[in-house]
Amino acid sequence: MTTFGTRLEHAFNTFGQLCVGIDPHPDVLSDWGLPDDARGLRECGMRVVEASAGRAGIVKPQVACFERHGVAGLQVLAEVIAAAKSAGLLVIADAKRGDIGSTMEAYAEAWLNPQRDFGVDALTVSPFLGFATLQPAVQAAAQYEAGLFVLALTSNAEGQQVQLARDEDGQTVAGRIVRSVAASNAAAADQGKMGSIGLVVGATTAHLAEQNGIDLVAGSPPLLAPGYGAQGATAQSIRSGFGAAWGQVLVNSSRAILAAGPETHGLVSNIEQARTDLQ
Ligand SMILES: O=c1ccn([C@@H]2O[C@H](COP(=O)(O)O)[C@@H](O)[C@H]2O)c(=O)[nH]1
Repeated sequence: MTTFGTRLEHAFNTFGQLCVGIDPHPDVLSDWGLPDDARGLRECGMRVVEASAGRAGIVKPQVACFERHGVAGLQVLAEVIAAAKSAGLLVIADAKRGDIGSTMEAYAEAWLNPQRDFGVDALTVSPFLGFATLQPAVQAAAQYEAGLFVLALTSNAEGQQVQLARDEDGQTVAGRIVRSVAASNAAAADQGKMGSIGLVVGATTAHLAEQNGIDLVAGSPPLLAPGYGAQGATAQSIRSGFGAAWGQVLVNSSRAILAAGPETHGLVSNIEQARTDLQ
């Protein structure tokens, strides 16, 4: 095994900077002619995995879409994660977990230990209970050679009220999170490698980083950027929004790819188009 940062760099070099979102919303299932139940979830998830394998390096299941179906949905999530891993895809679970340290330890074990049902390559986490509460997850990421993506500057406009709030020193909340992540990646950055502790920075909001004096390059964190396609960001706006940090960016697209419908050729065509646009 190698660190998550190294595996991600390899995926970038092989397949480019696209992450295919697996978001089986009720509308998607209905458009695909599938039932809004565990069978529909499985069919949708497996088709996205099949279309992504060998064409994209990374997939991101949205955990909420599976959780919505209770135990049966979570069973399907475990199956989709296993299928994606077997197909050679890196899997990022978008669960946005965050809690006090002792509970965070349990979340980290559930999502980052590869022996567990939901063991994935990386997990999205929330630092809004204090960055230090994520320490057990940072430790688990090192132990299991997994990664984290820490919410910093999310793609939704409402996030800015919290994330761009300034403290008495004039520092933004997002800026403090970004600096804490850079410090967590110091060892990898010293070796010129991509870190395993990343950030979530919206494709729609990336331009706000530079405007607010937030340095996304320091520490070489991978930057998970949702917001491409369905939320309005374009390949051009993302490149210009991230500027010098573009090489670290993993662009997620969920609904825009799934809009192809259930046929493999349509999904493949949308994945390849997104890859080309992002080159
Ligand atoms: O800031 C964030 C963090 C996570 N997301 C998630 O990404 C996908 C986006 O889906 P699209 O259909 O491509 O808009 C979805 O799972 C969100 O929960 C985000 O959008 N913004």
